[in-house]
Amino acid sequence: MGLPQKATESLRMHETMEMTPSGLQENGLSQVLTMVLEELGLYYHQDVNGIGVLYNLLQAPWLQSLLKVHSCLQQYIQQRPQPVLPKACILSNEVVGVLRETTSSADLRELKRLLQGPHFKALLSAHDMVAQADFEPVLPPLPDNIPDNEEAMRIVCLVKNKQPLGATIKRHEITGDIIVARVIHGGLADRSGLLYAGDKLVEVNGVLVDGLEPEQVIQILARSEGTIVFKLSPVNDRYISSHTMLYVRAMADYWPQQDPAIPCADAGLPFQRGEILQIVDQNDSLWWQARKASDLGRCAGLIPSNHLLKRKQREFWWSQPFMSHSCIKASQLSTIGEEEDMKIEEKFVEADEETFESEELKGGNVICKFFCSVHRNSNHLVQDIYISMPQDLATIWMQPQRHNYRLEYFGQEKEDEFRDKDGNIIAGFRRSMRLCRRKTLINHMSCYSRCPSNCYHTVAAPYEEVVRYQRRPCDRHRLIVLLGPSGVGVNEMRKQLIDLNPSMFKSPVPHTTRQKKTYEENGREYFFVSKEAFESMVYSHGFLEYGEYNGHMYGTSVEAVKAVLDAGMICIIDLEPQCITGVRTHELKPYIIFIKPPSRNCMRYTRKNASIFTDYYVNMKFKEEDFQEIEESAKKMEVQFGQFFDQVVVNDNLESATVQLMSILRCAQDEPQWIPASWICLDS
Ligand SMILES: Nc1ncnc2c1ncn2[C@@H]1O[C@H](COP(=O)(O)OP(=O)(O)OP(=O)(O)O)[C@@H](O)[C@H]1O
Repeated sequence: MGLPQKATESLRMHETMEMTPSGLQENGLSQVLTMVLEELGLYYHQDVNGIGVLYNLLQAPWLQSLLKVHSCLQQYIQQRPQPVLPKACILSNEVVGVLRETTSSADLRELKRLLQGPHFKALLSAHDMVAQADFEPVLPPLPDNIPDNEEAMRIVCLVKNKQPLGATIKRHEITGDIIVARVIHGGLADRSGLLYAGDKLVEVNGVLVDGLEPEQVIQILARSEGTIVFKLSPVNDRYISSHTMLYVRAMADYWPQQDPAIPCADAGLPFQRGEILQIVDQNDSLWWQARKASDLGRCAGLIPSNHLLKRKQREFWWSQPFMSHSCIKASQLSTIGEEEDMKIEEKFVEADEETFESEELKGGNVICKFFCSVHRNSNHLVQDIYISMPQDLATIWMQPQRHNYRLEYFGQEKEDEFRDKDGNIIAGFRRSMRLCRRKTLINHMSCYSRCPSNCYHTVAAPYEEVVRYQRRPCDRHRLIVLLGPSGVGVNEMRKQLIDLNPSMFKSPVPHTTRQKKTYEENGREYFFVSKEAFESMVYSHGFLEYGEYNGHMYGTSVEAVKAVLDAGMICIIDLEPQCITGVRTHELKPYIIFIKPPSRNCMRYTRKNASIFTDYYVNMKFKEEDFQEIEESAKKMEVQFGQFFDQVVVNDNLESATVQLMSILRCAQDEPQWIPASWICLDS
């Protein structure tokens, strides 16, 4: 006889049960089902007809249990818990009062403690709110004498918490009504969705505002505690903001508390140059609403619109004492006066005999001693001595100048060479090139002509639109630009990086018009080009930076930078800050790092054995004036160019600063960064 239909199904059921997670079998229902299956299993071996099986099945106590469980569950599902009392809190207080009077037993004491516990009280209070369906705030009753047009009124009740209301009011220029001037994005009023710019205030907390000054209304608001009730005449044409999110980099500082023109200083958002702002509202042509990208959780604040901030920049009124008109300066780089600020003083151009004798010269030692002895023996009668040495040594040329002596090195470069671990010469660290950068008044034509359409605007515009950019592995690396005041250690840090990983980091080979020396190779120390070829590169905007030193031209070409990038390496250059705008192009996508000096004490300590690189001396110890100059120069750079800095590294301890720089470089190349939106537009 074949297996009965039921038995087959029960077998199938059994398989299903076994495959259920063990956790299921722990609850009561699973146990009952297990019993069902066991029972059915008995019939499997019996020769019975279907009716017998069904009879036994329905009689079985386990099925009864199952049905009971089912009906209990059904009852539970239909039953919604109801509050037992409407006012449990009052009852609880009464019970506590009674308990106080009774002689206390341990049980009564415990009951009293439970009823007085804050959590229990909160639970009872929540219970009562549910019992009384007390979910809505109680609004004041509507006045009896409602005029005909009163349906246009809206009563708004806001619960005041520690946050500001997030709305400003003003007097309407024509009607004289007090109206909601603006609702701050993300603030309390905005989140309520009940107040709109343009709504006319009729009453605040029952006080008629007609005839009051806006300041008096503010005082009423400030005094009120708990809830604030506004009676408003709603604006007819409510402006629906599209809330287009726009991110910008602030190119200037802004301090609302110092701005007499801001409609509400407390609602202003202070920001500093370089900070990324999210513009959330541009409806007002003068005052936008923005948040800082670093703090998007906060409600927005007022900032001057692009147009207004430009006007303010022109007016200068809000500048900080130290930063006087710094923002305007940044936009007028081509004026000689501004360049004066950033020019490095040439303190040692002229020096007297004592100075020469006291300086310790390394590398040029022999030559200098020789020079000094000539100088002394000649008893100051020497008019003009020219000492020519073999080309790979040094040459000194001396000339009396107003009782002082001028010293120039022509052949010092060999000692300044920087070699990698394998002894290969690394370009970009040569003395002439560095002195040229320092001495030459940078020709800003190079900067502006490299990006004629947008450079000036980028500098002059108070906000620069930015987007998040993530470099793809197949893209070129971003150009790394280090800048800082002379002597802070820009070259030292650049060297450290290349030393750490010469196959990854490289500086471009500069161009020069000077004669190649016997030990030099074209394309290794420099690209040696004719004056005409150099000038032609200048006119075709081929240089990121160029200048003149000792009658020769030196420059860092765009092509040399691209050659490093095209080789898949990370190109590191150090640049005079005046040239930043020229380097900020979509093809180079530079990441700009400012190397900042540490505190004066830290500089004294860390630079104890270091030597400064000056125009006329090699290996000269840092003096107090040098530290002061580094500090002052750094401050000026931050003020004038801080908006372009992607990162700032304080060069205190060389090792830790280099490690920090390394990790910044990794982030710059591999993690999303804010870059000018125009760089992406041009890419696509
Ligand atoms: N963190 C540091 N601790 C100690 N010495 C340092 C540190 N950073 C730099 N130096 C030393 O300070 C001196 C000046 O550094 P460096 O030549 O790199 O200056 P720079 O910023 O490139 O300026 P310049 O281009 O005018 O030479 C060097 O002798 C360098 O070794």
